[in-house]
Amino acid sequence: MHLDLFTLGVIGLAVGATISLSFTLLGLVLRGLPALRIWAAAFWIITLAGLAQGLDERETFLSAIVGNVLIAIANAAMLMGIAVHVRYALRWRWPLLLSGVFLVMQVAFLLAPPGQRVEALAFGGRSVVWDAWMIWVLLRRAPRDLRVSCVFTALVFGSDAVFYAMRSIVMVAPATTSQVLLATQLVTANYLFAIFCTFLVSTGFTLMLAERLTLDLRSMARTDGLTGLRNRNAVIDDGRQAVAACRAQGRTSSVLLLDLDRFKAVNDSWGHAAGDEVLRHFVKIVHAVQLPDGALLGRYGGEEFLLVLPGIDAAQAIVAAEEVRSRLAAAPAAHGELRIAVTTSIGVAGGAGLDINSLITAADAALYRAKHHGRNRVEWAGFREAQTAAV
Ligand SMILES: Nc1nc2c(ncn2[C@@H]2O[C@H](COP(=O)(O)OP(=O)(O)OP(=O)(O)O)[C@@H](O)[C@H]2O)c(=O)[nH]1
Repeated sequence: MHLDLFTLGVIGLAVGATISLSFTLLGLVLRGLPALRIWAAAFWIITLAGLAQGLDERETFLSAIVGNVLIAIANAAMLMGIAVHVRYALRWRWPLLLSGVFLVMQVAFLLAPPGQRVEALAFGGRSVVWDAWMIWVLLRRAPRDLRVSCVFTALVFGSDAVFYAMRSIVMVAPATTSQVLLATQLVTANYLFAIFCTFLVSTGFTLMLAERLTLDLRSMARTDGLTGLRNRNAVIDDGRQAVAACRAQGRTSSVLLLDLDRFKAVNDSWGHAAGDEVLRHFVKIVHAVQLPDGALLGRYGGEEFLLVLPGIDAAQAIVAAEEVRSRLAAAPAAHGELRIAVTTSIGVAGGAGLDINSLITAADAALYRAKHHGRNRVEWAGFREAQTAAV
């Protein structure tokens, strides 16, 4: 099949419209992903740009100005979509400023054509600048957890930059300017590469969305919605690993089970919203205490919290527990005008050679004693108690 420019233009238009439509439909299904909407808009704009340039092969106003302005806006939108996606605070004004610079250059070229070489260099340089900016955001500003998809997308923009840099070099070479056939082949290669690259960019963006969704879902599955702490499974899982690592080095670890006292009465007297506020207040109090490095706090149950202190012995853990207890007793929770006094009972267990389950069981027994002995107090599991829990 002979690939004339008209055929290539139609294929490019079909591919662009299909990708734009699929991103738009994806945006209708996957709500809450602003980058997806921005990318969908970018693909529509770039498809329109291809149409404008395809309709105007003689490079007059429609192709030179409208087409190039649309390409610049699409590049700016892709860049902003990437920044939004990786949560890098980039302001619209910078990409739009760069688009404005390219527009001025394009108008100048239309009014006073600078010759094929300068135009080729400017065209290639423009693509390389956008690509470099996107690669920088993808590789330097993306969180580690999004690395796979961001590296893939950066590689796609990297190949785009290499293609346009090489295209510019070939275009300015004296051999090219004198050979009509080679120049035509370059235009064909440009079309094919642009189609291929648009497809790969859309694949990269799709991977980025999939990686972001997976990451968010994983994080939600591990997080307690009310307090933002690790939930029960997450704190036990992370605690298990941290305690096992200390155990392997023969180091001791401790856990604290902290339970708010007479919390049901708070709900009954002031309502559930006040109870929620008290729970958040309690978390703030624990965070205000200078906890040892590696401390892991999680919500163990309704008004019960688990604090794992890897590498920390029982004596140090009791000091931390006492500080939490006394700070909370001295600082009532605020709920509107209300000041709600609240206390906590804490069970502490520590020891080398114990796994997380044994430590929690021993701390639970100590917590039971703290409740039984009047609440608002710290009790610890003796060595024998902790050893018994381990059996
Ligand atoms: N507001 C609010 N209340 C909760 C939440 N989760 C559990 N609760 C409440 O916490 C209360 C726990 O009550 P109990 O188990 O009787 O314990 P308590 O009243 O603190 O008594 P002691 O532990 O014996 O001092 C129940 O009323 C639960 O409804 C929550 O997320 N928000």
